[in-house]
Amino acid sequence: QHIVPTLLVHGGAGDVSDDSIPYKNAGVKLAARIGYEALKKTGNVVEAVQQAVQAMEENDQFNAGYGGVLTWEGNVEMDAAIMEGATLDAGCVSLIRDILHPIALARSVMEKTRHKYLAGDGAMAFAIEDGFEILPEGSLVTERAKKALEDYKNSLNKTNSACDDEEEQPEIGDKVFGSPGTVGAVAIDAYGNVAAATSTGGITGKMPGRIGDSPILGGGTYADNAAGCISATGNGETIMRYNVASRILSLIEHFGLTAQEATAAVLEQMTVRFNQTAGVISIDPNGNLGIYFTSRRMSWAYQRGDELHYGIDKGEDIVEIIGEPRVKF
Ligand SMILES: NC(=O)C[C@H](N)C(=O)O
Repeated sequence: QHIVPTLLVHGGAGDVSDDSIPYKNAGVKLAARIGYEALKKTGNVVEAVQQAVQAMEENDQFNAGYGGVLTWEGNVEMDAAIMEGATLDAGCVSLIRDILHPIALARSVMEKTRHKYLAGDGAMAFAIEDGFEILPEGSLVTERAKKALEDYKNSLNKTNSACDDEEEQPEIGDKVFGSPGTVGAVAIDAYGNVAAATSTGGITGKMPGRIGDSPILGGGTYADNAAGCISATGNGETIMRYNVASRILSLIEHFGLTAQEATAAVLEQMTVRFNQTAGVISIDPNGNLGIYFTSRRMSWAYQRGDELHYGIDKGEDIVEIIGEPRVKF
């Protein structure tokens, strides 16, 4: 089967407010275009997913890099992972502070260390050694993120409950958790090489030191040329325990499901089992795309040739033609 190179991104699953829809749509469309251009220019799926994610890390509309949500103490503490499907090579980072592009640091871990996962002080020391710019403390904190933390704390005071009972926790992205916006990208080239990348600030009001699913291989991120590539978003505590990425890829690899069928099946099962929603983007080895979410909304976009598709509500698929309009004879 002929595979058409594709770059697909998401900008977070959850209860995106109506007024932020235009900004989310603009952000994911730009990221898909930047990633696709990188794929065309370099032919490298890893570079493509990194570039796409970086475009969203520097956009304050998303919960990654600048604009990441805050810990209980008011800091941005980030996780990211990148994975290459041809070699199963990967780089993961956690507890990253004051760096605009944690996904670039994850790539450096993959390519420049003999390890696959660095966290905390050691990861920050490696970042400095590798020449990353360490921003002045608090540079990534936005007013919106501060307000989300304040709302979260107020809502806990009101209900006088720290929501220890998992069943009681509201869907991630509900008002108390701030705006959704973990970001991710997956890509495939004409030869079936795939890659995945995910970057996040986690969840509003998290304990310092908390790590979500995004940097967990087989949880929120995975890529294998034999099975496909995945980036997930939603409640990390749930996604990591359900091994969402590896379950989806095993349905594709061993049971012959398409990316969409496998993604939908696993997310529906997860949502029933845990009463928590999530969203996933995926590509199977034949180049079929999976875009599915059990949350109310998830912003996504992909470019394939000159077609740019995007959406945020269920069933939505808007298409724009990129570049010169095609002339019909
Ligand atoms: N909004 C998200 O997708 C959060 C992310 N999955 C985490 O739990 O860290």
